[in-house]
Formats: sequence, C-alpha cells, structure tokens
Amino acid sequence: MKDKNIVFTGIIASSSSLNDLIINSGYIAVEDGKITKKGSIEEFDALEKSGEFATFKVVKLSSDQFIIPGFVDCHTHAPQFPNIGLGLDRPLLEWLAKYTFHLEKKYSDTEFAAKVYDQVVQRLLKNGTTTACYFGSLHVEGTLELVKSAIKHRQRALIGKVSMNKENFAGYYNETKKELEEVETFIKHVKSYQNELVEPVVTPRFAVSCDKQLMDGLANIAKKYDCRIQSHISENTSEIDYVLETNPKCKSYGHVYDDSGILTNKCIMAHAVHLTEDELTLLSSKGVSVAHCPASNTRLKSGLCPVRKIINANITVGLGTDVSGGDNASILDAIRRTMDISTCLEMRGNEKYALDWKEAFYLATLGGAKALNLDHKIGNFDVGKDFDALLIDVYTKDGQIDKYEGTLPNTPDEYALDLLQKFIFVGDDRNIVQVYVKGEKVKDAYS
Ligand SMILES: Nc1nc2[nH]cnc2c(=O)[nH]1
Ligand SMILES: [Zn+2]
Repeated sequence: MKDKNIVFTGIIASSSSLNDLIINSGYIAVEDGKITKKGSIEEFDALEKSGEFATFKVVKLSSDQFIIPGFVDCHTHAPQFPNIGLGLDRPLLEWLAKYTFHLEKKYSDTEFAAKVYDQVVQRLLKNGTTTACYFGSLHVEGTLELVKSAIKHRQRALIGKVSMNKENFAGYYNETKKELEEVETFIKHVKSYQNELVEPVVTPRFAVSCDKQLMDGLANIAKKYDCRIQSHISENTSEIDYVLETNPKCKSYGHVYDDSGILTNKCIMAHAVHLTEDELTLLSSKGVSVAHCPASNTRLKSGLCPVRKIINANITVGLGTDVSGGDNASILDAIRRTMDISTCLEMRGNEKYALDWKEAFYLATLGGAKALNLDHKIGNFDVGKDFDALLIDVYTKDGQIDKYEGTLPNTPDEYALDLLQKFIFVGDDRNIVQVYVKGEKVKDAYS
C-alpha cells in the first residue's frame, strides 16, 4: 500500500556507529519514500499544531511498539532455499558436491526458478530483511526470475548470476567465454529494468570454481559496469588448501583474488573465518567488506569467525544468513549467533572478542548497509535516506514474549531499551508487524 507522506511517532531506535545506539521517543516524517524530517515528540506536537502534517498519514505507535531500520542480509543463496535445514552433515566441499550443486542445476528450469524465488523473497521480507545481497545460480534466465521477484515484492536487492568455469562432476559450470558473455547479458538485463531497488552483482563463486582467466574477466566486467563483486573467502581449511595448491604462485587465498583485481571497495567477501594477518591487512587496504555468516560457519563446521579481530583490522562487516549452509533465513537469528560465537571465542581466551547485542544490532543494520555500499541510502534514519524500516510490536498477541505487569523499569528511556532488548533476544517474525521499503509497506500483519 502506498502512502505518499507518512509520519510515525513513538519509540525509534537506530545506530550511528558500532558503539552508538540511539533510542528515544520522537517522530520521523517520510515523503515519497525518503526521510525528510525527524525530531522529538514535543517538536512533532508543535509542527502538527501548525498544520505541517496536514497532508500526512499519522501513525502513532503504541507504548509497546517501536521502529528500527530494516535488516540487511549481506550474503545468502536464493536457489538453495529448498534445501534449508537439509544435508548439514558434511563439510563445505563435500556439502557442495553432494547436495548443493545438484539443486542449483535445477534452475535451468525457469518456471521452477520463478516459483522458488517468489517464496524466498517473501520469506525474507516477512523476517524483516528489507535489503538482501543474493547469489543466484549459474543461469541467466533463472536468476532474472529472482530479479523479477524482488521487483514484484519491492525488496531492495543486489543480485548475482553465479560464475563458475572449473569442471566438476556435477557438470555445473560454463566455458569461460560463454560465462563472461552471460554475465554481461545478465548485467545489461538487470540495468534495463531501471528499477531503483535492484542492482546486478558480479559473482565469482569462489577460487575453487573459477580460474584466473575467468576472474580477470569478471573483474574487468565489474569495472566496466561499475558493479559490486561478491564471493567467498577462507571459509574452510580444505578449501584454503585447495586454493593454495592450485595457485602455487600466490602467497595467500586473498592474494589469489587480488591478482585478478577482484578486491576493491565494491567487493563483499563472505565468511573470512581463517584469514591470516597478511590477508586482514590486504582486505582492509583494498576496502573489501566482509559478510559474517555465523550460522553456516557452525553448521558446516567451518570454524569460529573472529569478527572482533576483523572489525579491529578496519574492515567493514555486515551479517549474512548464507542459506542453505546456514539453517535460518532471519537476520535476527544471525544477530544472536554473532553474539554466541564471539562470546565462545572470548570464553576460550580471546580478550574482548564478544560482541554485545547493541553491536550485533549495528552489524545487522548500518554495518550491513556500509558493507554493501548502501549507507548513503539506508541503515539508519538520517534525514535524506530512504525509509526502510520495521515496526516491532513486542507483546504481539501470538508472539513469544509475554508481558509481566509491574516488573518493567519506570523511566521511559529504560522501558524503550528493554523493549528493544527483548525483541533482539526473544522476538521473531511475529513481532515484525509492518515492514517498509523506501516508504512503501511490504508486510502488514494487521491487514
Ligand atoms: N557456504 C557456502 N560456501 C560456498 N563456497 C562456495 N559456494 C558456497 C556456497 O554455496 N555456500
Ligand atoms: Zn555463501
């Protein structure tokens, strides 16, 4: 439903940096999808009296509701959703060969692709993912169906046709020339839609599936069309061994990508579990971002990613669900797993490695926006940004969070903080009652 001008009043929470969570009562005015004004409740009252909001729809939140920025999923695989929760009994390379490539091959069937992707996009929006950075499959037409679903349901999406040219027994790869042509075809198609929310991403799967010739070509294409690049790095030790064996002249996995010009400030690398000090310096110096994917890192037993160390190396980090290596499509789940994994690392002797809930919330919102180079548009509620937001109702009727009368703090500020904290630790998609992308409502539990 489209309301051109809308003003929300009530508790509003967002981050301005890793260490700065801002939560207070106030208002946000949205015109044509953009945040045009914000301020305190007192300022709202005065403006409303003066007739400023006469043409606005006014949404007054209840005392148990609040608004946060939409979640950003920096890394997930749309074609793998039919396998979610399945086949997590093997490490990465075996898992890819046994379960994943076989499923992805099916997306040569465009009708199948269209049906799955329509469900995937809706599932993510239901979970509050207003922006997703997707891997599609090897297929141009199939992956264009993902583009169409994102446009249809109004999700902000960065979408890549996966590139692979190394032979595998599943027969799931392309010859180099064909692959490079298809990537250009895909990019031109996506750009021809001229949709403000969807952009193509150059997507070499990883250095196990792509040789230097292909990666050189892909880096050139990314430059030519000014596209982002996404891939995987240092997820699993057998993967790293293989990459180093097949690229004996490169001193690290990171250098394999760098030799092809893949590492730029428009590059998002998933996982980064086992980076060396050298690689941390390399990624940082190139402005590469990391998508931290805690669910799949544990489900595929890849390792415990030292997120704090990556952040301390001045690398921008966002969160990824990495379905179906990850078993959960929700960024709220990724927030919790980020806290848990980093706490495990701290408990094993790594001082100050734990991330608290406010830091993990930042990674899920503004951190993710920065990682995707979208923080000029989304990530928090700065005036001038697009209004991508979630309306949370903490005590929604059918939810997990019960209200215990007389036990909550007295000051409004404490109350607001407790509401957000309860949602972060205990909430789920049932508490996400409305979802907005660029000011348009894309989920409404009340309608
Ligand atoms: N988790 C994960 N890692 C990968 N590395 C290369 N491809 C994949 C994939 O599909 N999932
Ligand atoms: Zn992945």
